[in-house]
Amino acid sequence: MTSTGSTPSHRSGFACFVGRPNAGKSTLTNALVGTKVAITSNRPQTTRHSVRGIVHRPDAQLILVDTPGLHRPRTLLGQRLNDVVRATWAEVDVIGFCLPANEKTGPGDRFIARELAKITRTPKVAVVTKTDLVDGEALAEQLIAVDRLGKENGLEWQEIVPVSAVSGAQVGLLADLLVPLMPEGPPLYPEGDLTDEPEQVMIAELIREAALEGVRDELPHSIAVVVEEMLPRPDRPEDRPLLDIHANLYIERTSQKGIVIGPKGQRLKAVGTTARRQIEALLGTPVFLDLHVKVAKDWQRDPKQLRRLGF
Ligand SMILES: Nc1nc2c(ncn2[C@@H]2O[C@H](COP(=O)(O)OP(=O)(O)OP(=O)(O)O)[C@@H](O)[C@H]2O)c(=O)[nH]1
Repeated sequence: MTSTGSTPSHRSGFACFVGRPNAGKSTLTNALVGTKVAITSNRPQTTRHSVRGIVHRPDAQLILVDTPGLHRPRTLLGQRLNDVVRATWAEVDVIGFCLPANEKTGPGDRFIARELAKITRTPKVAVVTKTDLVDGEALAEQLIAVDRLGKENGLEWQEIVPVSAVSGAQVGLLADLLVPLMPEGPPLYPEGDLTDEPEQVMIAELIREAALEGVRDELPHSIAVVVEEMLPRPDRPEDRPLLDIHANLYIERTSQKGIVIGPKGQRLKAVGTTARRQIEALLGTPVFLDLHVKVAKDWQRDPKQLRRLGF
C-alpha cells in the first residue's frame, strides 16, 4: 500500500529490543507503551517470554516484542532462548540495541553486535538507555563508544538515540524515529490492546518475578511457574467476585525448597502477597492465589520438562 497525494499514510510493524541483561529493555517497552506489560526486575534474565507491548498512535502502530537476553548457552534452556531471540530478529522491522549509558560497552555487547551484524536485512537503532544516571560528558563519551562499537563490528546504525525510560526523556522521539522504519499498512491490533500475551503467561511471570525478588543468587534460573487453573469462585455475589488462581512453582532440587518457602513458610507467603497484588492490578479483580512448590528435577536440561513448562 502506498500513500497518494495528501492522504497521510499509516504504518504498522514490529520492533524488538535487544541488549545485555539489565540493559533496560523491559522498562523501555513499558515507557513506550505507557503501562506495565513487560516484567522488569533488577535481576538479569527475567524476561523469558516474548511479551508484546503495542504503541497506538494516529499515524502508526508499533508492536514491541520483548525477547530474552542473548547469552552464551550452557544448558538446553539457554540454547532454546537464543533460538527464540534469533528467530525474532529475522522477523521484525527494526531492532533496537539497548546499551546503558552508565556502563562501558564490553564483551557482552560485542557478542550481540557481531550476532546482529549477521541479520543484514533488518535496520538497527542503537538506544543508549538510562541517561538519567550520567552527566552530559559521560553521555557524549558513550555515544561515541556506541558509534565505534557499530563500526568495529560491521553494524550500521540507522540512528543512535539516548533515552531515559525512567524520566521519560526522548522516549517520544525514539517512537518518532522507529515509526518511519515500519512498513505502510493498517493497524494490526484493535485499538486499546496493550499486549496479546496470554493472561496466564503474564500471571506466571508476575509470580516468578516475585519469587526471584527476595532470594539472593541461590536460584537465579531455577524457578519456573505454571498457572494450572483460573476459575471464578462460585456462589459469589456479582458485586464481590473472586478469581481463584492455582499455580505451581517449580524448582530443580529438593534442597531449594527451603529457600523458596522460607522459615515457617514466611517467604512463600510474602511472594504470594506481592504476586497477588500485581495480578489484581493487572486483571482489575480480587484474586485468591494458591501457590504450590514442586520439584521438577533438572528441568532446565530435560526437553520433556521444558515443553511442559512452556518452553
Ligand atoms: N535510572 C534508570 N534505571 C533504569 C532505566 N531503565 C531501566 N532501569 C533499571 O534497570 C534495571 C533493569 O531494567 P529492565 O528493564 O528490567 O532490563 P532488561 O534489559 O529488560 O533486563 P532483562 O529482562 O534481564 O533482559 C531495573 O532495575 C530498572 O529499573 C532508566 O531509564 N533509568
